[in-house]
Amino acid sequence: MCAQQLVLRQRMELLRALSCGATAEPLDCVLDLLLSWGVLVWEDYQSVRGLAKPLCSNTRDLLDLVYSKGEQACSLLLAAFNQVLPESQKAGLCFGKCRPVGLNAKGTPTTACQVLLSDRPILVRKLRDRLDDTLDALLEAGCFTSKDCDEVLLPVYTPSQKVRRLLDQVMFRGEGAANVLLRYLPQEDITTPGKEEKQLSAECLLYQKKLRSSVLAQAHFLSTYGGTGRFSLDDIYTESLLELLPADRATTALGLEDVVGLVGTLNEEADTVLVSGEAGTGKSTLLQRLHLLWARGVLLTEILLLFPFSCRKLSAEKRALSLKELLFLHCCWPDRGQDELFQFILDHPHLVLFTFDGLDEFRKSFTDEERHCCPTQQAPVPVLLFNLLQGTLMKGVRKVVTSRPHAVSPALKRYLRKEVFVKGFSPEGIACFVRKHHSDPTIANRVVESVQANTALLGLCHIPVFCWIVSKCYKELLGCGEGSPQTITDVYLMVLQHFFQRRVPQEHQVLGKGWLQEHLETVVRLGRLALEGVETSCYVFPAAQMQNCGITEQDIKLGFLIHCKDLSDSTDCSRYEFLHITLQCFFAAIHIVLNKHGNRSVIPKLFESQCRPLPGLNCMFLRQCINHSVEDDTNTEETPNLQIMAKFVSGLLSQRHRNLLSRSCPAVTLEWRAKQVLKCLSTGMQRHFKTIPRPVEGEKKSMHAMPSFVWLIKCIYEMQESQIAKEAVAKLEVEHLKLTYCNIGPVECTALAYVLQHLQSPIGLQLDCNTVGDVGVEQLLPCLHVCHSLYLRNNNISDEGIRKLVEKGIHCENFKKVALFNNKLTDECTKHFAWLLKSKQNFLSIRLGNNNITSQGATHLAEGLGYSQSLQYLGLWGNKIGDKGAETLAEALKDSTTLIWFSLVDNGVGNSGARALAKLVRRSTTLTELWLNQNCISRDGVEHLIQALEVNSSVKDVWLRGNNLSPEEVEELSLRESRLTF
Ligand SMILES: Nc1ncnc2c1ncn2[C@@H]1O[C@H](COP(=O)(O)OP(=O)(O)OP(=O)(O)O)[C@@H](O)[C@H]1O
Repeated sequence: MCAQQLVLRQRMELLRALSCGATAEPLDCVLDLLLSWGVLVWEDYQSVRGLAKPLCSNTRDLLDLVYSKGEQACSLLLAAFNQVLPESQKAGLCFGKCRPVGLNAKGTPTTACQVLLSDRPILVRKLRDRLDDTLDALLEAGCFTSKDCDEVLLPVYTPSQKVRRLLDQVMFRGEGAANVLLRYLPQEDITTPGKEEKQLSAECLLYQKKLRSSVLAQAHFLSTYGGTGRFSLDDIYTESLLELLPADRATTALGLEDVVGLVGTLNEEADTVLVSGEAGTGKSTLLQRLHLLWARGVLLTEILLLFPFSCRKLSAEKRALSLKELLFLHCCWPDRGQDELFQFILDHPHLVLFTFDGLDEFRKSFTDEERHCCPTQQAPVPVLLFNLLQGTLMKGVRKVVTSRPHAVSPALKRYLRKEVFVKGFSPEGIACFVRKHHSDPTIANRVVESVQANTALLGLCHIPVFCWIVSKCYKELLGCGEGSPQTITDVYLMVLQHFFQRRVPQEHQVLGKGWLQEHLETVVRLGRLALEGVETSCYVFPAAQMQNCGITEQDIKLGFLIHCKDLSDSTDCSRYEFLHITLQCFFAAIHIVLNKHGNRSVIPKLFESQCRPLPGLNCMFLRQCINHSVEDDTNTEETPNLQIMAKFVSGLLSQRHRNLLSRSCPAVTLEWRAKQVLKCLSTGMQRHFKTIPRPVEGEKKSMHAMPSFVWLIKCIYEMQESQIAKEAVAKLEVEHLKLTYCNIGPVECTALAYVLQHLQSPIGLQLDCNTVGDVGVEQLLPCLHVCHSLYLRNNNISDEGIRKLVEKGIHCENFKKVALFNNKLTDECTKHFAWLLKSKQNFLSIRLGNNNITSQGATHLAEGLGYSQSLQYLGLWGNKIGDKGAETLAEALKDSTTLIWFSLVDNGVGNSGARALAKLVRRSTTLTELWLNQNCISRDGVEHLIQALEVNSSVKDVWLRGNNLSPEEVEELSLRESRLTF
């Protein structure tokens, strides 16, 4: 069907897609692209967007206008929709085949205003972070007045809308203003496509084409689908949650384009962006998506050449290479004009992007000790890689590197431009992924329901690799009823069973109870290969190594191993890798557990190396397990894969899997190994407890968990024996357990609650700055009865999480304090807190700072406050309570005989709010601190507070910094009342 027909047929859907949300952002993004591709001219844009019309009539005008411009315009319109709409909105829409590749129908821009149009999408992105500075530059040049600036900065606009207003104003002012704006921007930030393309010689263009097509071919399928061709990345890709590190509340939803974009830049001098995330959270897949979209010319359009590298493959490169050889040998060989091409790359670093996937899989740890800056001189690959990342070699080329967090050393952090953390799927993302995976909606619904019914599994499915396994093994999942997976070992045993099941002749249908025993030889062979790989940080296996481990054709056919993907010739048939590295760890763990001739000290050493990483202690000890010589070229860092392996070892040796395994290994051996694991876990925990310092007088006894604490807890969880969990914390005597910045997500919450619920006496559990989310909150509920305080600042929690927390919390006698600063809470959550305050007369502290609570929320909260006879601390800093809300709260609290501390900092409170609060001060006999900084209280409000303080003796401090008072007023008022702090 032609594009014009597609636009016509899908008019309703297209209209809805741009007008259904509350925001005009999607429409504006489509307009930006159409302007930049020359489909719309400036006048068209004004006629569509200029007048204040409802969103749907703007969109209708756009559809009419483009339709009238003919086939090419319509096909670009569809391409723009395809680029702008989120995956969830694309279902059912057809976008035709047009792929705009850096095109501008009008050719090279010749004026500054034309550049503003052709570069509009990039400018919108880039100027978002430097809006204030840009306005200053325009102000200074006399192109803008301060009134113009204020209009651009009106708070009703989103940052992108502000930039668009700025660009529109500059366009109105003409060439002069446009030139100032472009002069102000660093040159590499603006791509003037005509200019770059003119510089690209025929050789370069040919090479770009070849590179694009090989990247496209390689990025088309996901390797976990084993090249079955069942799903292309387009079919299955589901957006994961991304976060800037350190977390930045101002930046909410981060998109793929922001990975390389300016947002979140910490170090302007550095060129390397780190994408970090735990195993299987989707780092490689995200990079693959980036590659695919670049190759199609829909993302990173300013990048002319993108060179993707796999650290796994680079590890295998033993030759010394020059940079030129590295690029051309490992990515794409130029058929001609190599020198000219390489010179172009050297001359235009800002048009080039290198990506390095899986730095944690690189055999050497990052170091900045050896300098190498000559692009033509040969050097060992680690030297090239580390110097590229530092920017010593090819400064200015942008680099994106993915890695698990533990493998990122402080030395590397110094060279990072920014860090983006991949958190995995949201709950909606899980459902979306499952639906993409199953074309039959009935099956998809059953899988989604069964995942949602099992909260432990739901927690696991936030990690895409588990979500993939669960979707793939849906028959096993749906068939296991009550016994559905709880642990990651359960999930991986399920995948094992699934792959063997595929080999069972149809007439037998299901595997017997002894399925593992039946396939033992295969499992042992694969296990040996896997373990050899882990011990040498080797994840790609040449034929010789496979032969050495006795891997047969039949073993390969099972599907756990796949051909290695290679950029230069899409598959390399001589080398294999496991479907996913976590599967390799699983096989390695099986080998350790089942190996009849294994060395007795392997398990203690495996755990010891993770509990107490000592310099020089690495995975070499594993060699004793398989006992043969390997090249001495290992990653000497402690590797997170060992931790994953140890978790599987714990899970496999748990009582619940004993029956399955005892058919393949003598029961006494399993028993003995399980005891070894238990001993290691118990010693590991004791060692942590020993690190707890004695409390200083007046302070609580608290423990800040070391990174391996969470891992130990997860190993205990894998064992699924409550007695073990009980014993593990029997001797833990702390009042406060601190687990801030520990990457605690839903999976970790499940394990923590499983163990901590057995604590003898209540603790304060501090989980600030993690990724707990609503599902994590639900996972924590089993241990809520032993928490007197729960600190969940900065954890992406919404009202729904609070509903569940409160529902359980009102029945927990010990639970008395909650801190939820910086989450996603709205007025809705205050209804739940009101209920908590009504139902629980020993609740002491609620802190809800930096959320989205308005005067409406204050009204709900007030209902509960009126009943509370216990609340001492109420923190609402950084919300939008306003005067009305302050009045309501003050009224509700006026009879409180328990309130000690109250904060309404930065809440838009003015004089009438202050007057109401003064009444509260007048009556209260318990309040000691009132925090009112950063509001808009002026002299009149303060007078009321002073008068109230005259009759109050309990209040020690009223904080009033940053209000509407002149320095003279501040001086005078502080002399009158010393308890006021300005
Ligand atoms: N965004 C996504 N959409 C669809 N599937 C995904 C996505 N992310 C990950 N997956 C699935 O999870 C699997 C594992 O993801 P991936 O290999 O990208 O994780 P990773 O973070 O790179 O893992 P590791 O650190 O262990 O190498 C993928 O092969 C794919 O099946």
